Formats: sequence, C-alpha cells, structure tokens
Amino acid sequence: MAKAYDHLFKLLLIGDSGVGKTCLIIRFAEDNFNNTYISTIGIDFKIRTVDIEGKKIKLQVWDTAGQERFKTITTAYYRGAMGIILVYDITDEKSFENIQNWMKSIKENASAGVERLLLGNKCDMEAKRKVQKEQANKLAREHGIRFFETSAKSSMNVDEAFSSLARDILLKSGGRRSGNGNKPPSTDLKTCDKKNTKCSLG
Ligand SMILES: Nc1nc2c(ncn2[C@@H]2O[C@H](COP(=O)(O)OP(=O)(O)OP(=O)(O)O)[C@@H](O)[C@H]2O)c(=O)[nH]1
Repeated sequence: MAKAYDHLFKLLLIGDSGVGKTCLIIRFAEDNFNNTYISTIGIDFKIRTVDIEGKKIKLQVWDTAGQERFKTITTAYYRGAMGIILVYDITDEKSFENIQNWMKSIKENASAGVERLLLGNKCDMEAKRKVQKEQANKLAREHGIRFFETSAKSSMNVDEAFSSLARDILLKSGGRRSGNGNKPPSTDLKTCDKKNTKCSLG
C-alpha cells in the first residue's frame, strides 16, 4: 500500500502549566475546545496530516505537562523533536517571563538546529491582557524565531502557527520555498551549540 504521507514531523509543545498547550493541540488535531482544565500528566500526543507545498506532512504533536514535577519525563522527549513550540498565556506575565527558562531547557535538551516557534495563547481574552504583542515580538526577534498570538478557544492563528512551523521544517529538510518570507532576521541561529558542537542551520 502506498504511504499516506511524504514526511513525518515530530513537534513538541512546552510552556508553563495552564497556558493552553493541550487545548491548542486539541484545536489543531480535532477542531474542538473545552473550558474544563485537566492538567496533563507526563506526556501525550495527537496526529494530523496537513498539505504543505504539495506535500503530505504527518504531524505527530507531543503535549508535555507544564508542571515542574514532570520535567525529568518531558525533557527526555526534546531530543526527538524536529520543532518545538514555546507557549505562554497573554494574560499571565509570569508565563511569558518563563519563556527564557523554556528556551534554556531547549538548549540543554533538544537537538541542535531544532526549529522553534513562540505562541502567545488566549488572545481572545484581550481585556485581561498582561503581555503586549511588541514585548513578545522583540523576544522572538532576539531568538530569530517566528511569533503568533493564538486562541485555542476561537481558533485564531492555530492552523497558521502549526503550518508555519511545519513549512520551516520542510524547507530546512530540503523542500522548496514558495513565498512566506516573513521570518525575522536571525540573531542567534548561526551560534554553535557548545554541548553538541554542531551549528544550527537556521
Ligand atoms: N480563553 C481561553 N482559555 C483557554 C485557551 N486555551 C486554553 N484555555 C483554558 O486554559 C486552561 C488550561 O488549558 P490547558 O490546555 O489544559 O493548559 P496546559 O498548558 O496544557 O496545562 P498543563 O497540562 O498543566 O501543562 C483550560 O481551562 C482551558 O480551557 C484560549 O485560547 N482561550
């Protein structure tokens, strides 16, 4: 039987507990949303196949628990990820400040050259906003990565965010670019990962 997809990409979502990682994955994979909060225990994944640049890309999206007590389990999954999505909650300043720690965790645990993406989730809650878009844009620019504000509740930018990460991985793996050149100029993509003595390709 012919293979149902051209590429399989493993993605991982990280970020503080309660920022909406599980909800983003459920919105992306099942187009559903639930207000009830059930904190993730350890790790889980969902699958969706998308069409990008004429290729069928099967996305295996791993959901990690944001709680500190699961860190040993969750960081073990970083190495196999081709793309990592860092999520904060636009109504929770601490979750944005902690993005720096999550970035550090990627440096320590993920493969060199892993594609990263920053998401400010819950953008449907404008009245409770604590993190300004410009702050996050600046942080994303400093790290040379893309940034989207999303809402798992309203669907805003959810498909766009996952597709953009998948496209970047595809391009890096030898696919062809067709437009979408909105990636900010990289400031750190050419730095070497000391631990792995490998350079990121950008
Ligand atoms: N208004 C709004 N609420 C959201 C959104 N995304 C998630 N939530 C709510 O935020 C709470 C936490 O969502 P989860 O997806 O479980 O958070 P998580 O990041 O997976 O949390 P952990 O599993 O503990 O790491 C739930 O009550 C969700 O309903 C969103 O985009 N908008």
